[in-house]
Amino acid sequence: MTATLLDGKTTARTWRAATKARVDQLRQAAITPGLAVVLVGHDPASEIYVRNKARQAEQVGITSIVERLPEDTTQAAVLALVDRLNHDPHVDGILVQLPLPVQLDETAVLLAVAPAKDVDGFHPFNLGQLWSGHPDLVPATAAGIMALLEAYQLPVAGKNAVVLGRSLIVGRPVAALLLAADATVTVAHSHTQAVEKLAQQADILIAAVGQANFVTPAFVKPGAVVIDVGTNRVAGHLVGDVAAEVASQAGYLTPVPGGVGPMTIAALLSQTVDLAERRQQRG
Ligand SMILES: NC(=O)C1=CN([C@@H]2O[C@H](COP(=O)(O)OP(=O)(O)OC[C@H]3O[C@@H](n4cnc5c(N)ncnc54)[C@H](OP(=O)(O)O)[C@@H]3O)[C@@H](O)[C@H]2O)C=CC1
Ligand SMILES: Nc1nc(=O)c2c([nH]1)NC[C@@H]1CN(c3ccc(C(=O)N[C@@H](CCC(=O)O)C(=O)O)cc3)C=[N+]21
Repeated sequence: MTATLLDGKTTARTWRAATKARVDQLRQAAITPGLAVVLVGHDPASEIYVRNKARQAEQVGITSIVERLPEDTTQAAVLALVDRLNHDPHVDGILVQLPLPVQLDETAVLLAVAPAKDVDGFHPFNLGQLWSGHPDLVPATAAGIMALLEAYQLPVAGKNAVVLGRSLIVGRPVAALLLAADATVTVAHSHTQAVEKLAQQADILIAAVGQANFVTPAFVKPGAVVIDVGTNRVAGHLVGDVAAEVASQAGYLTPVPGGVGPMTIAALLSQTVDLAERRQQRG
């Protein structure tokens, strides 16, 4: 048996087409959705993301601006930029690429983004909404994963979900959305004991650790849904966190590339348009 691949590339393309139709509607009302991306320094995963995002935003008709700041930027300079974007009427969504360089206070920067423009859902207000069971603006990777499960009509309610990783970007928000969808959720991290045995309980296993080949067949219950979020560069190639041999054991598996990555971008673009539609409704 070999796993059915969950084709994020094709699913994201369909989603982007729906988003483009909404943008076309907005443009008839003279509104162009605007996305501002703040990139400080040169994190390689962020570079891939920013490049793909800018191209795809353009394809659906969203104006995207990338604000690049040097690695040694001060906290005050980042806050000044965020403040300007908060007040720019053409900017619907603001996304600060993570991780930020060490001299910057990530929590303070994310707190400075206006909650109503927080398209990546990292402001404590939006995180509170998410964890209280009322998700509104949610981190794009988590939203993309849920949309992929839905596109393949994979049931979540009542399933055991194990999330490997507890970062703000992936692990925590995907755990919250799975919980909101009535899965029984366990979150593992670097202090977790016997992580293999825990992962074997999963009907849905989310790998967001950031280590190539972390998930071996010993982690996977036969037939499980395995979502590989990892984006690791190994000898110039992009690989996930899931070892190739898992394909013969899982029921469903996301490829890397072509799985979660494109869905993340499609989710971000869709949420940007959500915000532009709110701008239209405010008049
Ligand atoms: N495709 C996409 O759209 C996206 C892909 N990514 C990729 O996903 C991966 C994860 O990203 P991100 O969440 O930002 O990474 P982080 O490095 O922020 O988080 C990694 C998490 O893995 C946990 N971890 C480390 N070792 C173990 C272990 N032995 N068992 C269980 N958990 C462990 C860490 O635990 P602890 O908290 O204790 O340190 C941490 O919570 C990266 O490869 C990244 O590039 C990220 C965002 C989007
Ligand atoms: N505030 C913030 N939000 C994020 O969501 C965020 C971030 N910071 N920092 C960096 C990580 C990384 N990330 C990726 C998104 C898409 C691809 C992606 O498009 N991947 C393609 C790769 C295609 C190629 O090879 O170029 C794929 O998997 O098919 C990759 C990585 C989002 N992140």
